[in-house]
Amino acid sequence: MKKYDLLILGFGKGGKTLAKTASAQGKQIAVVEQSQKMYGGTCINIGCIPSKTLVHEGLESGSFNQAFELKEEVVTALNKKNYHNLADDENITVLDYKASFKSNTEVDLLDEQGKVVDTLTADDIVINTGAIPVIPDIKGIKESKHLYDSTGIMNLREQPKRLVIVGGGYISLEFASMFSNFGTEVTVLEANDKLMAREDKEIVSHAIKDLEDKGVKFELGAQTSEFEDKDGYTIAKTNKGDFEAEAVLLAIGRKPNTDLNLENTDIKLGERGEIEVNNQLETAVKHIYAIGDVKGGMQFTYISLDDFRIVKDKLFGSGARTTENRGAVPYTVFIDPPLSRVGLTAKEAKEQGYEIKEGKLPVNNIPRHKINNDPRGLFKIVIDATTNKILGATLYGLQSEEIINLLKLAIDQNINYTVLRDNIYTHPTMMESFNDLFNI
Ligand SMILES: Cc1cc2nc3c(=O)[nH]c(=O)nc-3n(C[C@H](O)[C@H](O)[C@H](O)COP(=O)(O)OP(=O)(O)OC[C@H]3O[C@@H](n4cnc5c(N)ncnc54)[C@H](O)[C@@H]3O)c2cc1C
Ligand SMILES: NC(=O)c1ccc[n+]([C@@H]2O[C@H](COP(=O)([O-])OP(=O)(O)OC[C@H]3O[C@@H](n4cnc5c(N)ncnc54)[C@H](O)[C@@H]3O)[C@@H](O)[C@H]2O)c1
Repeated sequence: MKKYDLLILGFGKGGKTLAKTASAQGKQIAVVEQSQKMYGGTCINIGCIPSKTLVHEGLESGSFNQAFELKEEVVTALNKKNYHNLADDENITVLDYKASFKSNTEVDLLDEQGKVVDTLTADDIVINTGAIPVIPDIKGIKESKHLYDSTGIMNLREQPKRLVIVGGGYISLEFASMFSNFGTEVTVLEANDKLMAREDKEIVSHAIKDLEDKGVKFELGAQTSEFEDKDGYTIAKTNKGDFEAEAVLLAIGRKPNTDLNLENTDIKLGERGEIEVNNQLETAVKHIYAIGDVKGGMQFTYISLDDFRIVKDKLFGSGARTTENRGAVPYTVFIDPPLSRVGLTAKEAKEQGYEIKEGKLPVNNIPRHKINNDPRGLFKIVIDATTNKILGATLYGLQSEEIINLLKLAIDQNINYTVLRDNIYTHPTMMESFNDLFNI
C-alpha cells in the first residue's frame, strides 16, 4: 500500500493551498479529485468565478452569448492552471479517482465504475470534498427536462425567455439579478415569508426594489408542489399559482458532501450532515481533518482558505491558530449593485444588549455615484455607543464588495469609529463616504 505524508481528498481551495505548503516543507502529498472538470474545486469551476464572470458580463455587455462564451474561457484557463500548479510539483501527485474510506487509516481509490483500483494511507488525511446542491423532493422533479442546479444553469446553450428560481438565497438572488440583466424574465419562488431575513431590513427593501425595477418578480411563502413539462417549457405549480418557464433553477441550499463511506471510520457527523470538527478542524479521528464546506458552517471560499491556515499551523507551525481567530467574517451578495455585510446589524446589536449609534448614508450623497452613473444604494454602520468601537456594517452599493474588507479590519483591530471618520481617502471614491458615514 502506497503511503504519503499527507493525503488530501478533494481539490478545493483549502486543500490545494495546503498541498503546495506541505510540498514546500518537502512532504509527499497525494490529492485525490474525482472529476477532471473540478481541478481547482467548486469556486474555480462551478461557483464564484464562473458566476461572477457572468454577473460582470451581464452588466458590461448584457449579452448572454458573449457572457457564457467568456465564462467558458475563464473556467478552462483556471482549471488548467490549477491542475498544473499541483501536478507539475514533484512532491504532489494528483489522482483522478473518487476517494472512499476503508478504515481510519486507509483510503480506497474508486474508478468510474466504483471499482477499487488502489488503497492509500498517510500520516495525515484532509477531507476537502465541499458541498452539493440540496434537491427537494417535488413531484415531477426527476422527469422534467427544464430543471437545473447552479452548475447546469451555467452550461445552458440558449438563453431562456423565462427563468423560475426555487429558493431565494445567495445563488438565487445573484442569478436573478444576472439573468434579468441578460433580458430573461425572472420569477423567484421563496418558501420563507422574507428575503435575506438576517440582513438589515431597510437595506433589503432597497435591494428588492432595485431587483423589481429590473423586472425580477418575487413570490414569498411559495411552496412548489409539482413540475409539469409542456413542449419547450415547464410549469412550476405552487400555492401561489402556476409559473411557466423555459428553465428552472433549483437553489435551496448546498449540503456537505460526505459520500466517503465514513461509516468505515470513527468520524462523526453533526445534525446537518456536516463532518464534526474541533476548533483546529480535527475530526473525531485525530489525524483526519475536515476543511471547507464539508465541515458545515459558512460556505465561502475564503473560509476554506482560512481553514487551510488552521491546519497548516497545526501541522507545520505552533498549533495556536483556531477557528476562533477568524475575526468578523465579511460577505457579499453579488447582486446589482452588490450588498456587503460584516459584523452585526442594528437589530442584532440591540438583541445582544449593546447601546448603539447608527450611521447611514444614501449612495446618491456620495460624489462618486455621478461618475459611476449609479445612485442606487445605502450604506449603514453600527457603533457601540459606550466604547465607540464598530460593531457592524451593511453596505449596499457599487464597490461595496471591496470596501467591506476594510471594515472587517477595523472591527478586528478594535479601531474607534472616529479614526475612519477622520481618515484621508482618495477622491472621488466610494470609500471617501466614510468621512460622512461615520460622522455621527
Ligand atoms: C454558484 C456558486 C457561487 C458561489 N459564489 C461564491 C462567491 O462569490 N464567493 C465565495 O466566497 N463563495 C462562493 N460560493 C461558495 C464557494 O464556492 C464554496 O464555499 C467553496 O468553493 C468551497 O470550497 P471547498 O474547499 O470546501 O471545496 P470545493 O471547492 O467544493 O472542492 C471539493 C472538491 O472535492 C471533490 N470531491 C468530492 N467528493 C470527492 C471524493 N469522494 N473523492 C475525490 N474528490 C471528491 C469535488 O469534485 C470538488 O472538486 C459559491 C458557490 C456556488 C455553488
Ligand atoms: N456571494 C457569495 O459568497 C455566494 C454566492 C453564491 C453561493 N454562495 C454560497 O452557497 C451557499 C448555497 O447557496 P443557496 O442560495 O443555494 O442557499 P441559501 O441557503 O443561501 O438559500 C436557500 C434559500 O432557499 C429557501 N428554500 C429552502 N427550501 C425551499 C423550498 N423548498 N422552496 C423554496 N425556497 C426554499 C431558503 O429559505 C433560503 O432562502 C450559500 O449558503 C453561500 O454560502 C455564496
